[in-house]
Amino acid sequence: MRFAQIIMGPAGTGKSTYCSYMEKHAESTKRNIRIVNLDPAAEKFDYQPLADIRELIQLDDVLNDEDIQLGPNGGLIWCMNYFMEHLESWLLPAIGEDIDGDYILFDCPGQIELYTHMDLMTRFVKTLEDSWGFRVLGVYTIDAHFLTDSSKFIAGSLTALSTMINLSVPHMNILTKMDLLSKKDRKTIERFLEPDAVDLIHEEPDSPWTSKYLGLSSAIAKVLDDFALVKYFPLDVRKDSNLENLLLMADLVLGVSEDADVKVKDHESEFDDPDEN
Ligand SMILES: Nc1nc2c(ncn2[C@@H]2O[C@H](COP(=O)(O)OP(=O)(O)OP(=O)(O)O)[C@@H](O)[C@H]2O)c(=O)[nH]1
Repeated sequence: MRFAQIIMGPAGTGKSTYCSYMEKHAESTKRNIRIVNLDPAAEKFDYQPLADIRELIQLDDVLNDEDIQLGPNGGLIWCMNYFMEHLESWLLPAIGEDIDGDYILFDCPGQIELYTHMDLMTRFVKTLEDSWGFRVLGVYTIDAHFLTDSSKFIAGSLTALSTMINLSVPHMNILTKMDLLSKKDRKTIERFLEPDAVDLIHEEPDSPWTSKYLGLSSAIAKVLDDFALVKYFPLDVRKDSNLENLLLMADLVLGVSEDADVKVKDHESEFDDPDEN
């Protein structure tokens, strides 16, 4: 059995940073986790990839091709379709076949339409699972700064939910850039880590807008509650214990180690450090 995390999320939310810190953390605990870059427009990242899509296709080459004539978004979709056509001929030889216990993070582009409603990544995941013997976890990154009030929380959660439904694999939401929040903002954000979305809607301050759309907002919030998706794992990359807990949680979901659950600590206590500002 091989294991994979598909790292998705809007542009700049910290997908590559997550991959890079996870790889380093795994190395320090004598685990071997490798990264595959799947962003054909990536300019730089802080890891040595096991495979890099830019060796197969680069966004700039597509944009400069007079026969193709696409803009940046269309060009990226074109690249990802090209990638899908070369899974067997390019990706499989690059990552190797039948490597038992292998663990790979796939660092994806930030165009969320790839996950929220197109079927490209869904087909990729199916190939990993059905043809190449992987167990797959979807990891969706959201910048903590975008989760500071109920409206942003609902909007962010809906894209995470679409991604989870579209890919149909186990799913974790990671709240990135926690280290950049003040202690006060961290406290504020705690109520969004594992909330009841309907309750959050009712806590919104009264305004003509909130009263007019209360019914609609509550119905959307109920969808999130019904899918039980509304749980966020905070990531402060400075904390090894925090990286370890996320890795153990992923292990648990992927079934990497049967006793992983006994090592997972309460993630909220990770942010309870009185010495921090
Ligand atoms: N302080 C801090 N900065 C972060 C963190 N995660 C990402 N960044 C910074 O945010 C910027 C974007 O991070 P990336 O990891 O490149 O984000 P990405 O989601 O891979 O970006 P795209 O590939 O463009 O979609 C970089 O300048 C990172 O250094 C974090 O947890 N803490």
